[in-house]
Amino acid sequence: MPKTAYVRTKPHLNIGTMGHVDHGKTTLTAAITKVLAERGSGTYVPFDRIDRAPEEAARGITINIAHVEYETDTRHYAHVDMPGHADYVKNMVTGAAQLDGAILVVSALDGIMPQTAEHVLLARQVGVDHIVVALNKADAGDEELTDLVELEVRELLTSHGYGGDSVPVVRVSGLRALEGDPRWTEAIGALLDAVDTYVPMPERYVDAPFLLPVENVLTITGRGTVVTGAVERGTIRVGDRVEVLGAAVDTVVTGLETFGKPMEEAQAGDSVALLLRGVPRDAVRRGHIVAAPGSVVPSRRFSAQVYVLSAGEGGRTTPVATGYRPQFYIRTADVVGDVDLGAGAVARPGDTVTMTVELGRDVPLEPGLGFAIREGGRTVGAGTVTAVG
Ligand SMILES: Nc1nc2c(ncn2[C@@H]2O[C@H](COP(=O)(O)OP(=O)(O)OP(=O)(O)O)[C@@H](O)[C@H]2O)c(=O)[nH]1
Ligand SMILES: [Mg+2]
Repeated sequence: MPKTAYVRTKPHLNIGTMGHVDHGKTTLTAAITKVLAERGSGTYVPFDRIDRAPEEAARGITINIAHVEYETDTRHYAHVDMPGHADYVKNMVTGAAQLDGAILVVSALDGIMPQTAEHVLLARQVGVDHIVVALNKADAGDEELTDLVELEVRELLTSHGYGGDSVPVVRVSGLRALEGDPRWTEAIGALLDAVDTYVPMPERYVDAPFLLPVENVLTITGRGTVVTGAVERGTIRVGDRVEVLGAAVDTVVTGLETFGKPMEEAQAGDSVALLLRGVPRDAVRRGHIVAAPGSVVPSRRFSAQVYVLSAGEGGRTTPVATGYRPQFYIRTADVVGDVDLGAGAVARPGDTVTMTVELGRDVPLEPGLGFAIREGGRTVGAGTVTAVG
């Protein structure tokens, strides 16, 4: 049966749920799709279809990022549901790198927890400029305690430059909305209105050369290798030539889809799957970049301004010096790098410093690009590229 083509009728934005483990991100995501499906603008995606890897179902937590799509009256959204568990923060960084805005989910019962704060910091670093807060589990929370949690969240956002006083904070219950309780389905509507009005339509660089950071690679039997991700800039059509940086592959795009619907042209901001001609499955992986041929020259060396997280933020307890070799999370890539702070210089937890970095492999870099630094499974720094080479 031929699939219905994607028709671009509304502006498209990428949003997502982030926050501490078990605060209700996946439940809220399911509830949003259910409320909108009842309004006739989307398909209900139940909880167990969002948390769908067997390991995720068994553990009841989100490991990978999951994508769903829906529409409000004014916009089309791709929504990534990100994992909250500390072990999967690297997957959260990948998801956040493509967001135009985020829904920070905070349980009204628990308040700010370690990954609430870590996700806010990472979101800031990877360039998410707008956050809307969902104070979830408001069905079970005491009103006065919830007021305190709200104050605490606004302060956290302010401390990371989000203007916590003006950020919309909406009290919701994903669980009760899923059950169809009218009070809480209305609250989901209020949350979506807040997202529609508070997260502005970002500028899309559709005229720039095409670039897509690879988020996932899959094989479609009989058709070939497919890469997925959000288009960072430019446009792409079926038949266009591309190169895969990291894999040193030149190829042609033979198919283009968004959420299972074929499209003729994808543009900056779209969440897409590209079918690549004659590319073996294991030649491409997350972190590679699909780009217009010759449009980017990857490099290894860059200078950056870096904030070293304090111990209280989950960072290191001891300073770092030249020779330090952590992992750098840049777009969807995860690359080791050697840090040079200059002779004798050290960076203490809580310091902002300039450094040069020599990565273990070439990556497309440009001034202004944000990244996270991690070591032994925790985030220890966050920075911005200031110069390349
Ligand atoms: N009372 C109440 N419980 C909720 C609500 N939302 C979620 N829960 C419960 O909280 C637990 C965690 O919900 P999830 O949606 O899996 O949380 P999550 O944030 O996606 O978790 P990770 O993806 O693993 O980080 C489940 O037992 C839910 O039923 C709510 O609004 N009210
Ligand atoms: Mg989840």
